Amino acid sequence: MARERMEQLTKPPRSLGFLEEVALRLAAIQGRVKPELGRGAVVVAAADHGVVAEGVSAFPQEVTRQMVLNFLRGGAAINQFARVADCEVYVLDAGVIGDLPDHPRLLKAKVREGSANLAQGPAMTLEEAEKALQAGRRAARRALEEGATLLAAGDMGIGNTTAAAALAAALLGLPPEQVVGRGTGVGEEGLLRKREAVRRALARLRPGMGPLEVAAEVGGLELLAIAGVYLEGAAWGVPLVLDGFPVSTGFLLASRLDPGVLGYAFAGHLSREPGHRAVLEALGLRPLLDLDLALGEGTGAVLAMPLLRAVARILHMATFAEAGVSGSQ
Ligand SMILES: Cc1cc2ncn([C@H]3O[C@H](COP(=O)(O)O)[C@@H](O)[C@H]3O)c2cc1C
Ligand SMILES: O=C(O)c1cccnc1
Repeated sequence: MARERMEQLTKPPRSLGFLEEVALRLAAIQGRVKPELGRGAVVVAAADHGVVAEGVSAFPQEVTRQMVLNFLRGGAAINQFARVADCEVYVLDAGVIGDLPDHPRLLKAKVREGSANLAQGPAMTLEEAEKALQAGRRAARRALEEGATLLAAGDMGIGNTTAAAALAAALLGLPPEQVVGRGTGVGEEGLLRKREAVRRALARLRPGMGPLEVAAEVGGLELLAIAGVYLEGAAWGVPLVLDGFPVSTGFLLASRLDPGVLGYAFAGHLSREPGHRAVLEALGLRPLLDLDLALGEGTGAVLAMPLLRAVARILHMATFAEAGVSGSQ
């Protein structure tokens, strides 16, 4: 019915391009011809990474915890964008090193103080991976119970573009060169160290390992939590908005655990991180925005929320008959 209405709206056929497809998907997800999107929520999942010992980030490890404090005070990019996007920011501690204060929007679910170094051995146990996944599910449930109608995940974890590269390479069967990028801005040598760390992690994988086992091996407590956020969001039937490379890789993991999540997903943007394109292509998702962002935190996803709200309004336009406008000859 939404498709039929789309053909009768007061505009030349297909003049809203890709947005028409997005509008129809929103209608399908909500099961109504005229979709409605209200408030959004972003769950910024944070954790530390033992792989920083390999010299894979341009920034020191303590920035993870410091940025979590910044999120709670409202000083980060995600806070500023969320304000204009009518989006609530929740922060999930899935494995940050160090103590964090109590805060109404901080969900404390520290599985362990950072993952182990994925270049040297398993990043975490299967049990820890399961716990991080469940922490993400709980965080999403909280956001949805509090009224979110659009759900995104964000990431914070110094070293996580290395973990995401390892996970994306493992799940997609790609070589490190195709998924490793500069992250926070490492130089040529840092890039080589990242590739080597990923190569060593991939060398430990064995045929027949399931997606959760692979994720435990190559790591990222917040990547597991992000997968959990999206699994829960899909179970609630809300549109899911993806962010950049780490977040989309977490979603890729979710899609391997339950392919049903794919029907709810929208790619908020295309990141500058090279592996992001490979992940979105594998997911069959076209990004809404392409702005050369390479930040994470959920910023690209939250920027796409107002656009998605506008897209939902397309099906509220008048038809030619309703408006008394002449159709094509
Ligand atoms: C101040 C600051 C704020 C950030 N917000 C997100 N990230 C992003 O950068 C990190 C990943 O890059 P890499 O793998 O190179 O460490 C993650 O924490 C990610 O969320 C940040 C990074 C920094 C430095
Ligand atoms: O693609 C992203 O979201 C990204 C890129 C660089 C660093 N952190 C995140």
